Amino acid sequence: MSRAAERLRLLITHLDRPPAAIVSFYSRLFYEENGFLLIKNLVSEEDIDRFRREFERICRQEIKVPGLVVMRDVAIAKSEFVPDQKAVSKLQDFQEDPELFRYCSLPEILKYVECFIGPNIMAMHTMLINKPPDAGKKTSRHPMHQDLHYFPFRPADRIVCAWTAMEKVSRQNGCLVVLPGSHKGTLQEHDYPEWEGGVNKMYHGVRGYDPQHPRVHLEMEKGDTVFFHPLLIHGSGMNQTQGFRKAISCHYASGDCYYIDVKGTTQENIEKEVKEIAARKYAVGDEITLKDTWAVRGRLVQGARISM
Ligand SMILES: CCCCCCCCCC(=O)SCCNC(=O)CCNC(=O)[C@H](O)C(C)(C)COP(=O)(O)OP(=O)(O)OC[C@H]1O[C@@H](n2cnc3c(N)ncnc32)[C@H](O)[C@@H]1OP(=O)(O)O
Ligand SMILES: Nc1ncnc2c1ncn2[C@@H]1O[C@H](COP(=O)(O)OP(=O)(O)OP(=O)(O)O)[C@@H](O)[C@H]1O
Ligand SMILES: O=C(O)CCC(=O)C(=O)O
Ligand SMILES: [Fe+2]
Ligand SMILES: [Mg+2]
Repeated sequence: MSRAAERLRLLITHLDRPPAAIVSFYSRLFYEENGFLLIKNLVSEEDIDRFRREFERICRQEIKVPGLVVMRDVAIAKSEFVPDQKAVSKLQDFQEDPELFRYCSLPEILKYVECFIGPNIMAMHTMLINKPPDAGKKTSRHPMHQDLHYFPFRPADRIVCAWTAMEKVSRQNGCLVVLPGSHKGTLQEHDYPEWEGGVNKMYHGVRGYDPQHPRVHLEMEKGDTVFFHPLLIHGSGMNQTQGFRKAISCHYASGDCYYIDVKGTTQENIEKEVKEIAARKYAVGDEITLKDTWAVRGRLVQGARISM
């Protein structure tokens, strides 16, 4: 941290009731310098319990949600499906589930999102992550990556992720791991890591990741929320417990972001995979673009949808 930020932090910790403006200024400065900001106890227990119940209903196949992707861990991908949360490692694209999508419109979340990306807010990508107990092959890990690798829109500074712990997350059950300040770099090349036990579909990692790089483990309590920049290098460790570690997240982009063509960039490899899956799933041909796959998923949650 810079000296200015460190002195502000000391000031705040020494004041009995620090002025809100100073706390806000410090928080924003912390985000600029580190690429993330952790806010404790932001989402209520009641809301999280509702998201959990809805997740369980989806796993039991009591409801069907249009567009929802239900992912299984690669370690059990080829075994028989049982309608239980034990078979689900992640839900993606729950924008058509009103109960889960409430998360993306929570005023306490949007208040922060607006500070980072402005008043026009699109929810672009939604996930509920149910990190399973590791089956012994370390496939529960998420390799170190930058989320921007998946996004064909810009500018990066007008994108932010909100990630809320749905229960206590610790080093034991595979909390987020971040490389502070890495968001100041550029988008790096991503590939599948060469992991012996296998790796989940589309879990690309930054190429040539140096395990010696200083990292921070974000241990969090239920309801704590971290906001992070799409260039921040982050991942999550192995789940060494018997529980399913749950988190809910949304990636937001400003309504006036613009799409880019990823042809000739490091993102070509992910575009190819997304197109292959889209083609299989929706029986569409090569005419579908990466941009289309995002434009149909994006939902306006505040302000105006200008160019997204
Ligand atoms: C668009 C990406 C958005 C990401 C944006 C934000 C940053 C987020 C960073 C990430 O989270 S990156 C990871 C994101 N992951 C994905 O988006 C993967 C989405 N998952 C899927 O689309 C499906 O789960 C998948 C296509 C992989 C499988 O779904 P299916 O309903 O087709 O499953 P099915 O059981 O029929 O299995 C089909 C094949 O996939 C295989 N499979 C299933 N789950 C797998 C898995 N987890 N890993 C690897 N392979 C898997 C399965 O073994 C089988 O192989 P075979 O064809 O050889 O028989
Ligand atoms: N070769 C690699 N490429 C990309 N990411 C990696 C690689 N090796 C490890 N990681 C990631 O680094 C992060 C830390 O995981 P790892 O399991 O090594 O340690 P940990 O569980 O955080 O630490 P510990 O086990 O010591 O408590 C995870 O996000 C993991 O997926
Ligand atoms: O393990 C997690 O919850 C984080 C996963 C992640 O970084 C992602 O899906 O982009
Ligand atoms: Fe990520
Ligand atoms: Mg570990």
